[in-house]
Amino acid sequence: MKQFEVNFDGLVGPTHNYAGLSFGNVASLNNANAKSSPKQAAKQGLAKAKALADMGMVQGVLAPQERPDIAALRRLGFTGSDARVLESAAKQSREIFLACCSASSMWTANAATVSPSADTADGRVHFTPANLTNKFHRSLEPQVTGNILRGTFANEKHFAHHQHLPDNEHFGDEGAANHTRLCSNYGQAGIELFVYGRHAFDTSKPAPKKYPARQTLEACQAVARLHGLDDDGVVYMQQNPDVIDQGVFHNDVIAVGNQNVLFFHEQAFYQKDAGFKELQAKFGSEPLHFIEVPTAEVSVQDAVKTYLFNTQIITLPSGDMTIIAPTECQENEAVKRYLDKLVTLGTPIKSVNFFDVKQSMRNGGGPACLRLRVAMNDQELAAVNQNTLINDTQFARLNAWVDKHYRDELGEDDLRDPQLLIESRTALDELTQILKIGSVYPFQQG
Ligand SMILES: NCCC[C@H](NC(=O)CCC(=O)O)C(=O)O
Repeated sequence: MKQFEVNFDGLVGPTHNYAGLSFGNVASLNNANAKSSPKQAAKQGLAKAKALADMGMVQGVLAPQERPDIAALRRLGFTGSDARVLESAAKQSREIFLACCSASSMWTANAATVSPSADTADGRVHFTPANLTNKFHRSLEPQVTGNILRGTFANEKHFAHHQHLPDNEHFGDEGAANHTRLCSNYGQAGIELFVYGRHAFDTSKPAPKKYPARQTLEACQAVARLHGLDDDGVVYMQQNPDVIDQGVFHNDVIAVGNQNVLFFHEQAFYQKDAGFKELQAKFGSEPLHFIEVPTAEVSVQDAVKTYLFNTQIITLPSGDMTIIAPTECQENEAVKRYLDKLVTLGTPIKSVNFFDVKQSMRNGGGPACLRLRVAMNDQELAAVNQNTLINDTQFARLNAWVDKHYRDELGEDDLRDPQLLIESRTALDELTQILKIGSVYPFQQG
């Protein structure tokens, strides 16, 4: 049986914008109110997905959410026609309005936690959408995310879909951004590393002081239970609270893994020695590559600024690993120096590829945020909705779809324009036909 790691990148939606919504996410706060370019953002995303497909990787896409979220605004008491809902929300409560316009579903690393069939008790691939409770704008995502995942992985024999965890800070769950799977081979049972920011029930345990810890240990444990993971295949580690306070709002801003490699910053984890010992013991006799980047070579600030660790490490068909990094890493002297050295260290990582994903970086998301990893065997891959996979035809269709529907530039005032809502819904309706994922959006459900 063949095995793959398939990366599902989030398509950027037609109302891509910067609202400065994520307290604790430095880039998001710094770029509030800047004008965005939905067309360029969507094309940057598609170009990255296509480049990975051209490297021989299996690459898919996940549909974006409908924004502005009229249904959420109605739930909050705004009434009348859609145009009236937009107008009164924008006028009466700018913050609520902007949150309901957020582009944040493009970061599919936060869409869900995924456990491949080799790790689960019933031999199916398990998905739990992240509840994203810590940020109001993100908490609007899980329901539609679940619909999109069901439309993309539409086969009960191979895929199990769970409801997101209870919407409460005790079970704050940010999905795959805090979850790393280590394995010798994608198709063999691996070790699932869950990283949390705080304990929900035991407040005597360390926690960040300035910025929020979005993920709890209790949420990680619930997901592991739902997915039927064996205790011998799971490790929980705490994120260093001090780096959360320096802007590391998800673990994937400071660590990334692939197969037998864990690449991380010296300050990433709390009590790392014990955690790594457990990882190695559960992994077995084959040694893991723990690639630690010292603070003396790359500061936490530089890591956050350049997203050195929000890179993708992928295994190419040749068996070598390469890093997919944002161009910001090339432009920072210390980070560039480190990457030049890294490929000579004799680890499985042999090369670095740089991509321009600035439209995502400005909201605090690098290449790794843009993708949800799903390890599958060939039978499972055949059961995936094939229209969601990128090949030359689908790439061309999606690019043409963006050209037809997306605006070149978007500012805050445009978001309340009822014409933009009509344009976006027309675009998304057409997208569900291109991807054949069914009626996933509230506006399609009448
Ligand atoms: N994995 C990357 C997630 C980035 C995301 N940014 C945002 O939601 C910012 C949106 C804005 O500011 O408009 C977040 O912080 O959860």
